[in-house]
Amino acid sequence: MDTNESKYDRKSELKAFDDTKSGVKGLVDAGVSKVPQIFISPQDTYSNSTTGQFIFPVIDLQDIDSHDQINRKEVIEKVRDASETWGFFQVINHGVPYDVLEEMIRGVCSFHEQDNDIKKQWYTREFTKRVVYNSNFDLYSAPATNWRDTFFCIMAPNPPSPEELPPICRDIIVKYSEEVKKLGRSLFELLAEALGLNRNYLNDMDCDKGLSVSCHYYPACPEPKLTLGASKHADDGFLTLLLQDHIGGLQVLHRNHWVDVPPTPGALVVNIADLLQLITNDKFKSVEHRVLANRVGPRISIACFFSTFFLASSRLYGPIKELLSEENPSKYRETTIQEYSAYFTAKGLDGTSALQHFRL
Ligand SMILES: O=C(O)CCC(=O)C(=O)O
Ligand SMILES: [Fe+2]
Repeated sequence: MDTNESKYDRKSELKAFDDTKSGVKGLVDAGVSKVPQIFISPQDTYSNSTTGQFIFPVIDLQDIDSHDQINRKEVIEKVRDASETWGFFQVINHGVPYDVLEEMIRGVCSFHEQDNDIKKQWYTREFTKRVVYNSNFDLYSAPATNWRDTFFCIMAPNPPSPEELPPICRDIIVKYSEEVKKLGRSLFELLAEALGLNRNYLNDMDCDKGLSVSCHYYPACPEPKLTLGASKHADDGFLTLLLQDHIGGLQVLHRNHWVDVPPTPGALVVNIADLLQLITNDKFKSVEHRVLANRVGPRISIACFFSTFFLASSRLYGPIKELLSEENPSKYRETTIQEYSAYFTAKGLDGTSALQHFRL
């Protein structure tokens, strides 16, 4: 049992925080100088890597579609290596225009910084809603509350009608999502080839079909050592594409060390998520990561998740048959995306992997 539980009524504090409908930003605006107890997070046992100990992979996607197939083969090899060893890589020259990235970061910042009475109209915990603003999707289940607020929307298939999106960032969210869909498609092609499958294999499995967008706002924190912007977790879905601003704080767990994912202007971070680890029978790794809280802020990041967890479908996903052999038998039972995601969401970011539940 959490030793803090006896000292304070966590549940009613969570409820009081939720009832403000103004998130962590509301606390900071009100001038809190100490991190309230609900946010206090236990320390983990991994150490930070020292500078230069590991080199975070960066992959240049320039010319992957040119006639020069040698370049594409080299890129595929880098994608394979990074997906097997890090579960994470950064892409540059990915085709999403720089001004679209910048405008998306600005748009998300202005959503969170607009008048609270306007912003509140999107505040909800109803999981059936496709456009949602709140703080901590797992507020009532996670062991520690994270120092961040999030605006979330489902953009594919069947995007919301423009009127459902907040006017302040409507156009750029639509534009950015279109770019991410395109890039996602070509990343799944590279990933399929990196698995030795035909180029369309993962897209034909509908890996690229669903897209949801989480627009995070991490306010400056008065006591950053006591809490986290995001607790250690691996991602739900097949693949995540992350845009982060210049502040930094994202770290990936690599060989038992926390390694900083450097904020590189114009780059996008790609990471393998749980369902891709499951269908590749552990060849590609869905790796744990976290976000540190920071004395400076706000930090803005936008995580785009490829998954169709919001669509009812009985389609079963298990390890891809072509990847299995007598020496490499299936490690997972088949599951629907909905079953997987319901388990992930109910568990919350508690530091453990949801994949274990589906292991044979
Ligand atoms: O904000 C970040 O850098 C990471 C966010 C993240 O890990 C997530 O939304 O799953
Ligand atoms: Fe994540």
